[in-house]
Amino acid sequence: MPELVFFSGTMDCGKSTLALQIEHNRSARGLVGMIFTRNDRAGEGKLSSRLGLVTDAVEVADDQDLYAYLVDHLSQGGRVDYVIADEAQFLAPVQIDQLARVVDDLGLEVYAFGITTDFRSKLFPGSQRLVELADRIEVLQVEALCWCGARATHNARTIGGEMVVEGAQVVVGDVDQSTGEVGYEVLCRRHHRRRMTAASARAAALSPDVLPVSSG
Ligand SMILES: Nc1ncnc2c1ncn2[C@@H]1O[C@H](COP(=O)(O)OP(=O)(O)O)[C@@H](O)[C@H]1O
Ligand SMILES: Cc1cn([C@H]2C[C@H](O)[C@@H](COP(=O)(O)O)O2)c(=O)[nH]c1=O
Repeated sequence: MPELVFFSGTMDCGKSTLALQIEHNRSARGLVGMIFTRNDRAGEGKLSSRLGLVTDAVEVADDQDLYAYLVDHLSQGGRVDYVIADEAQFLAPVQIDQLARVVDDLGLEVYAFGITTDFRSKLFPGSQRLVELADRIEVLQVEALCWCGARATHNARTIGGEMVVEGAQVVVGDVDQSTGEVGYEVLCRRHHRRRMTAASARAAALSPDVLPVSSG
């Protein structure tokens, strides 16, 4: 039975890499995938991994009907054996419903990849709908780590290394952004709650306030 599978995790945990591996393994056996994405860092119509691999994809528009798009494609003689949707957190809930319909009515396997929560640890609407509808939710096996060594479960937005909690839900960006620009850092829940990034932990460790008081 075809399934709607949601591969979820923090930023930088290997989701796009896995999407590209699934695509590679299936196309190596002659299967044809339809690859959707939205707002990939590499630019419009791209699905890219930090390991340097990239492939072309269909850039999903705000009000695009993904089910209708596939039906059109198939009725014009196109072939599709499976569907990949990367950056699925950016899809609208109705587009996730359309992907579920692709599974149920077209009999195609759909692999969706995305982060579950935003920088405030609130569900993205698209991810919420995936949690509600997916046949299976898979958490990626490669653990992204917080600076403290614990498993990273949350995404922090940073400016100059400092965590911020105000701003738009969607701001395309990357981890390891040490400049003043908006960047992201993955943290464990404890340090996300305390708003403690690697930079602020380093600064706190160097602060005279926390140095041991000399008795001499
Ligand atoms: N230089 C590197 N050497 C080995 N692995 C790397 C390197 N850079 C990134 N990675 C791996 O790639 C992962 C990020 O993959 P990517 O698919 O871009 O993540 P996601 O789509 O989840 O944001 C990292 O967690 C790490 O495992
Ligand atoms: C936490 C968070 C992230 N984003 C953006 C930043 C990146 O462009 C993508 C995630 O991509 P990845 O391949 O999983 O690293 O999402 C955002 O817009 N808002 C957020 O709160």
